[in-house]
Amino acid sequence: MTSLFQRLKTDCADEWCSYTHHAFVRGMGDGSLPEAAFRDYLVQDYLFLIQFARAYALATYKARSLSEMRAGLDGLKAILDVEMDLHVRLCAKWGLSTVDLETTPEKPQTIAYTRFVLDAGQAGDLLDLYAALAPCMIGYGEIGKALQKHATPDNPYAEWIAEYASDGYQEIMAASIANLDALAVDMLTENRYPRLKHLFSQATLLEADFWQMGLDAEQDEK
Ligand SMILES: Cc1ncc(C[n+]2csc(CCO)c2C)c(N)n1
Repeated sequence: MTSLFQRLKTDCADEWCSYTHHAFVRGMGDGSLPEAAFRDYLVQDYLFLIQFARAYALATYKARSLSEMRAGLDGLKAILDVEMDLHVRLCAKWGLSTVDLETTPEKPQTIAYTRFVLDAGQAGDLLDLYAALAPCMIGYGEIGKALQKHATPDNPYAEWIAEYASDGYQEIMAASIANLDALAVDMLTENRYPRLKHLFSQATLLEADFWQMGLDAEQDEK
């Protein structure tokens, strides 16, 4: 059986490309991304991660078995216990304090993306939720790996790139693909596919909008 993830990615190839090859991503790769754009992205990503933790709490709630509950809980703990600390430390290196992070409001693109994913899970079941979460978990691994091939050590975004290209994150990415594909074996019927494709495509476009938000913020500062 073909992988559900591969099928979604193939069927949403244009959207996937607009996300993984966005100008923001290319700018990180060659180091030309304006620092103000990256700072704006970092703050919004902190707010994004809080909502993504809620999405994994929802996956735990929507689980049908203890093993599915544990998978949801692992995602929640990965964000709360690991990802958040890493993120706050990276923000500090870029001059962003916890006060900055906690007092900045969510931008419309952050709200649009995170609430879309939460609604996909609330209105649907576990497969709907993981289809909406897949672009986020898998796309960053692909982007990290692709950028690392050409990044030089003096690239200002080297730490971000190294994080997502790391063996640790590549394992999380592989586990996300395996989790989605395993759920599909159990839950996917052909009549469900159009809805899953819609969720995946929409989440992918909202990722591209999230990058664009960073670029636009830099323009607004001028
Ligand atoms: C806009 C945006 N999309 C995807 C990720 C990647 N990501 C989302 S949740 C998570 C934690 C996994 O343990 C990671 C790495 C991000 N940070 N920001």
